[in-house]
Amino acid sequence: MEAKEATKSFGGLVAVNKVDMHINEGEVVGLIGPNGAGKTTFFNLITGIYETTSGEINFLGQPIKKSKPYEIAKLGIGRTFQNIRLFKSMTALENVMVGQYCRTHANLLGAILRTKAVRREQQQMKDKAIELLKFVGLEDKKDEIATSLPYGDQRKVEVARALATEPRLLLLDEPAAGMNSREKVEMQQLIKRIQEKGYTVLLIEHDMKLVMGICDRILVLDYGNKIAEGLPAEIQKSKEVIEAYLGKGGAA
Ligand SMILES: Nc1ncnc2c1ncn2[C@@H]1O[C@H](COP(=O)(O)OP(=O)(O)OP(=O)(O)O)[C@@H](O)[C@H]1O
Repeated sequence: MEAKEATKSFGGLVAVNKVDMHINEGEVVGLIGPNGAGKTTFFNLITGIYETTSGEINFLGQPIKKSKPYEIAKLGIGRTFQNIRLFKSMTALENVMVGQYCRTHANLLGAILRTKAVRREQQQMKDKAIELLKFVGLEDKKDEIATSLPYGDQRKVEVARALATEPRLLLLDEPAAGMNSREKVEMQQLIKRIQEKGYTVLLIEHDMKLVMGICDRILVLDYGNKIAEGLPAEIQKSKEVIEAYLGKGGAA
């Protein structure tokens, strides 16, 4: 993924201002910044919810245009949301299976007639969804209604559903928000295991311990501008970053 001077304005407000960035395959990159810095808007540009006002974002050599969520998933970008968006009244397993539909081959007629090929594919989907739930540590909760699970588990179901789209790039929007410290540690371990499986991750997260502990590289936005980029240790020491978080007086 590569952004070249990516810009998004809402009327007079420039939410993302000429941001350059790239993510290499296999990296975990953190996107941080104070509230309103433009992080979610940047995610929405990568996922085609918004179109850039100017500049461009390329993914696997193709420019990202305004697209429907399933088109972006098919392109190879999976995401989770700041506010959990699971399908109510569906089990954890069904929620994960929904993520796979952008990769299935069955056409409508085959699905209606429930042909042998369709049944075989559905069984494969189910097996794979169970495997993903096992990967996030929720195999024993597969038949529970997803939205009735504890908060931390719901976030894990969302991660499993995003993985089910077979993403080449996984975007995690505040995966540890609202979690207790035990759940945060589990989420950090899960992201580490996701990276070990070969996935590429871009992560928005306010929990500095988690960000610093897991990211290969960190990018900092403030008022839409990229104010710093570097290794976690470099970001922690950056005067610009400290000022952005604490205000100029706080950095003294
Ligand atoms: N749809 C929109 N219309 C108008 N302004 C918007 C819209 N979306 C975001 N903004 C504005 O753009 C700026 C960046 O917002 P954004 O949500 O991207 O920040 P953020 O870094 O994700 O913040 P947070 O950490 O609080 O989630 C803010 O000033 C916000 O009010």
